[in-house]
Amino acid sequence: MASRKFFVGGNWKCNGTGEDVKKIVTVLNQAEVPSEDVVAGQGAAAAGLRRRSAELLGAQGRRLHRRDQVPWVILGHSERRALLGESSDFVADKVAYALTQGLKVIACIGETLEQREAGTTMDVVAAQTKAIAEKISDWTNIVLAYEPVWAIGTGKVATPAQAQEVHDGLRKWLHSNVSPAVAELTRIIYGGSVNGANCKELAAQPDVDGFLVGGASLKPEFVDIIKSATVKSSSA
Ligand SMILES: O=C(CO)COP(=O)(O)O
Repeated sequence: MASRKFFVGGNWKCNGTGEDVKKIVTVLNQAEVPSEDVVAGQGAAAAGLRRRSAELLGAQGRRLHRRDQVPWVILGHSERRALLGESSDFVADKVAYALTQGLKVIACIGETLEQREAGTTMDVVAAQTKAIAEKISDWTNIVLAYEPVWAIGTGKVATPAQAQEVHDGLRKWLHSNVSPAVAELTRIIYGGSVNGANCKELAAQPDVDGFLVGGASLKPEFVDIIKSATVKSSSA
């Protein structure tokens, strides 16, 4: 049984007001959540999530300076790849640089609908992962987030079987191309329209090690998503 600690990230992006952030932080701090890795945040928010279970997260690709003391950063999000033209190579450079600065990285990969329909999903995510693998040697501080572009903010979630298939493929890719240990230990989390209703079935998949949550991370149901970690402990 893999000993990967369940990881849940809340990617607030530019959504929500300061008031919304305060509310969700209060809800999270009052909730009885398992002591898994939980991180949430946005560029300017300095939300005081309880230290036991939470760390702050910088926004997508910003705040790469050590003095900001933001331990986690999301890199390679499809919105930046698409809107700002960030190539896999550029993303990989940022991942490598972030690690040298003592940051931990949630590295996002994922295929578009056209790529899925063309049957190239695994080729696409493998190429995105390869770009990163070529520029780093230590995977300890990396979480890989599989975020199919067609599922982000669309309400169309990957089925548990679709998510499992890609996560399993990525783990096999890491096994063959990086090392068996990295394949076994690296958390591969799923992102794309995760909510309180669909999280448990996804979390039950053997290679789904957590979530990266957009819209639902500003709502009280984020607590249910964090709690879906218990699916793992009860099946261990
Ligand atoms: O982009 C996402 C997380 O990084 C996913 O967003 P949604 O959960 O709103 O689909």
